[in-house]
Amino acid sequence: GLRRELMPNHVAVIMDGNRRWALERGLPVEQGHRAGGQAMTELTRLCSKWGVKVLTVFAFSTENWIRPKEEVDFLMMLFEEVTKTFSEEGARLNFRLSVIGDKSKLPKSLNQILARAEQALKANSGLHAVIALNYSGRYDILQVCQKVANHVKDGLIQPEDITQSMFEEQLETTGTKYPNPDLLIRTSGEHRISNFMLWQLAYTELYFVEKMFPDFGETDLIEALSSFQQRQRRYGGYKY
Ligand SMILES: CC(C)CCOP(=O)(O)OP(=O)(O)O
Ligand SMILES: [Mg+2]
Repeated sequence: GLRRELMPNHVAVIMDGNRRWALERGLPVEQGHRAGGQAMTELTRLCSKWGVKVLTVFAFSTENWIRPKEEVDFLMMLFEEVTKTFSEEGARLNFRLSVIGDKSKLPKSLNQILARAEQALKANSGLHAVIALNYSGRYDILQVCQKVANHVKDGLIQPEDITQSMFEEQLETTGTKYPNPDLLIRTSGEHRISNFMLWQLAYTELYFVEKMFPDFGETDLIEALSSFQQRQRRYGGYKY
């Protein structure tokens, strides 16, 4: 059984397979994304129940813009709907919310809803949900490089002041108490990182499942958590 003291503090999820889930059932793609949205809302409840502190979900990558316009527009509308539900749920279950990614390309209405939800939940101390929207690991690392280069140019710091911890503090995940995921789950049988949090995933345990994301439920989460608890993380060293 699961041991509370071995729970991962930070779980990251690449929620993949919504479209295939719909196609397998002869449903429109939008139904797959809607089912994925429901699975995500349920996943935040489950992570809170099992004592996970931070849950980061990859909801839209910089590469997803190449999809048909109607699918992208639907997803943007769905993100507004899911954020509103999450915000009500979060008020009840003491959740926090952070959004990471390049928000400048998101619709204004979505940004307003996201900012309102982040603000409403800011003081909460329960599960911290992080939604990655128009995010990519390379974008995150590059935006830190630009900030740091400007600080050097302005004479505020010297190159030797650029340390791992100083760099890490300027990544978009810095707002969370546990910026580096302990466990990454990817659904739908793909074994790729897909330009998710590249710096933060350096020592993360990777866990892949065949199931499409809409079907990922409590038993699947428990299996992922128990797999994590059976692994021995050596961080380059060894115990025996
Ligand atoms: C936007 C993202 C969360 C959607 C994940 O599912 P997907 O549309 O990539 O599904 P497929 O991998 O089956 O195409
Ligand atoms: Mg996919």
